Amino acid sequence: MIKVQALSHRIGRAEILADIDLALPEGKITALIGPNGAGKSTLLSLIARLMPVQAGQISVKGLDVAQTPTRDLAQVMAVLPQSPSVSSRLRVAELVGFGRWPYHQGRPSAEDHAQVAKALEVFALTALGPRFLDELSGGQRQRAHLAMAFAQATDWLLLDEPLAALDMAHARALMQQLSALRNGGRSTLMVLHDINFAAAWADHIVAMKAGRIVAEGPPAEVLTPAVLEALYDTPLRVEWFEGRPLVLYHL
Ligand SMILES: Nc1ncnc2c1ncn2[C@@H]1O[C@H](COP(=O)(O)OP(=O)(O)OP(=O)(O)O)[C@@H](O)[C@H]1O
Repeated sequence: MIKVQALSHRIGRAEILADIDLALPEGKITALIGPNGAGKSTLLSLIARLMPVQAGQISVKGLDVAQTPTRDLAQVMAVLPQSPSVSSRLRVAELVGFGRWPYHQGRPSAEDHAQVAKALEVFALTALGPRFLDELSGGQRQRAHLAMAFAQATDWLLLDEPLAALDMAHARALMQQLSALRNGGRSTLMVLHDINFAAAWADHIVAMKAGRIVAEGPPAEVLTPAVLEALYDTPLRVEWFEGRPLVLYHL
C-alpha cells in the first residue's frame, strides 16, 4: 500500500497541496486525474522522493520515503517522471540497463541482462537497443524510459503521463502490460490526462483539483458527469461502453 498522511506542500507562498490523505491499494492500477495545475505531478514526485516532503508522511509498502535508503526504495518502486532528464548520448539498451542498478550496482548478472532484454522486447525496442536516445522519436524515447522503469521489476510503478507521446497502439500495449502486471499482484500509480484510458483500465481513480482530493473510488463512481464537470469546468457526456464509462468531450 502507498499511504499518504496529512501531506501539504508549498512553493514560496503558494499552497500546492493541502492536507492530502490517501491509501492506495496494492495489486491495482490507480489513475490520478484532474485539470492542469491540480497538483498531480507534485503529489507523484513527493511519493517518488523526487522532491523532499515538507509536511506530512508518505510510506510505500511500509517504508517511510523520507527515511529509507535509495537502494531499498528503488527495489519497491520505479518512477517515470514527466520530463526525464538523462544524457541523450546514452544508448537505449544502456538506459534500460540502469533499471537494474538497484540490484547489481555495476556488476550485472545473467538475470539482469535477461530482464533488460525482456523490457526491450515488451516495449518493441529490441532493434533500437544500440541507438542513441537523441536518435529516437519522442514516442520511442518515452518507451525507452518506460522500459527502464519496467526493467526495475518493482512492486510499484509510478508513471507521470506515460501515454503523452505514445500512438494509440503503443498506448494500448502499455495499458495491457500494466494490466498483466496488476494480474500478477503488482501496482501502478499513474497520472493520466486521457480520461477514457482511466475509464477503460484503472481500478481506482483519484481526482484532484487545486491541491486537494475531490473524489476517489472505482471508475463508475468517479467518472460521472457531476464529478467531471465540476473537476474540469467543462460540459461533457458519459456513455457506457462494454461495461465501462466512456466520456465524450470532444465537441
Ligand atoms: N517550481 C515551481 N514554482 C512555482 N509554482 C510551481 C512550481 N512547480 C509547480 N508549480 C505550481 O504547482 C501547481 C501544481 O503543479 P503540478 O505540476 O503538480 O500540476 P499537475 O496537476 O501535474 O498539472 P499538469 O496536468 O499541467 O501537468 C501548479 O499551479 C504549478 O503552477
